[in-house]
Amino acid sequence: MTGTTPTRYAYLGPEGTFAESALIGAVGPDGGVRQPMPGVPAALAAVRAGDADAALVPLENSVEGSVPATMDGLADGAPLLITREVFLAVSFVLAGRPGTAPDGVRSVASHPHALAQTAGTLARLLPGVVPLPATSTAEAARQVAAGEHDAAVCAPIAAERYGLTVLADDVADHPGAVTRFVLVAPPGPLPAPTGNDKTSLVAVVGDRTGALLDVLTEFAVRGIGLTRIESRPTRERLGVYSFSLDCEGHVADARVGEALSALHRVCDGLRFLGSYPRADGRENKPVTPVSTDAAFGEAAGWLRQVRAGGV
Ligand SMILES: O=C(O)C(=O)C[C@]1(C(=O)O)C=C[C@@H](O)C=C1
Repeated sequence: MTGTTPTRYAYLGPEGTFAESALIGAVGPDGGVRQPMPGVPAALAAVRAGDADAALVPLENSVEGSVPATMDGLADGAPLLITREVFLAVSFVLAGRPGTAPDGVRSVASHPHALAQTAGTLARLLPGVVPLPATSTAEAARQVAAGEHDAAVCAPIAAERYGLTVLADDVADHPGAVTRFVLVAPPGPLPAPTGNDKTSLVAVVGDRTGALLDVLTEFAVRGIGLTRIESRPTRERLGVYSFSLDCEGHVADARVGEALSALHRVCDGLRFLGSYPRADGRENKPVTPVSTDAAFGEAAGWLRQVRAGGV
């Protein structure tokens, strides 16, 4: 965007979601215009339609795993690029309208991911309570404030934002959970390599023996580590899967570029989802001497020479 036009960021709303906290953490409280959306598909659609410049969406959680709406939303439809990853520690409170007695809580609403991360604690604190899915933790808090449910599992900031009282703090079954969000934008210039980057892909493998091994081999032989791999149904028919994966390195790195072009040959489909700085506080594994850009460059020079009749 140009100097005077603020960047429009779509995110999973309403105000008070973890997605909003992650966005504020990433771009600052005054970093552009925040556009709350009713769901991940709507946030991605806003970017595809040009109604937002970027969207911040949850991709995976350290306890509950991947967020299918984001995985599938990036794998299908017009291509989008991940330009950044953002990590946020998530902790949940149980919140109700002022005056609610904890033993009077019969229904608890939240985002399915949040309900899953607190299921054990809720069963212990509120035996027999009915968990109800909401489009986000903050939407659940808003619904409780509106009298639709008795309590919500949400961020402390959402309880405050919707005038709720905290009935129980830290209701997560596994303390220390972290959610990984990604900032996605329309196709355009890639973030410059930093030396500590990740690349995300979706690979559709054929229905043949060893197809996944072929994919993994292209990374292994070039000394590229994977940081995540999981399968999703392609939704064509039972038995056809795509693999969503993140690897170490930037597509501008010779070893990653070569691996991707090899995957383009061996996979039935390959979608590049972006190369962006690694932000989980960890360093990529050192590149082995035979997989550096210099080693690939030297080998390409040698091949040119051989093809020209040299030895
Ligand atoms: O509902 C929210 O507040 C969100 O930002 C979504 C979301 C998720 O999709 O996992 C993000 C973090 C928590 O793990 C729970 C919910």
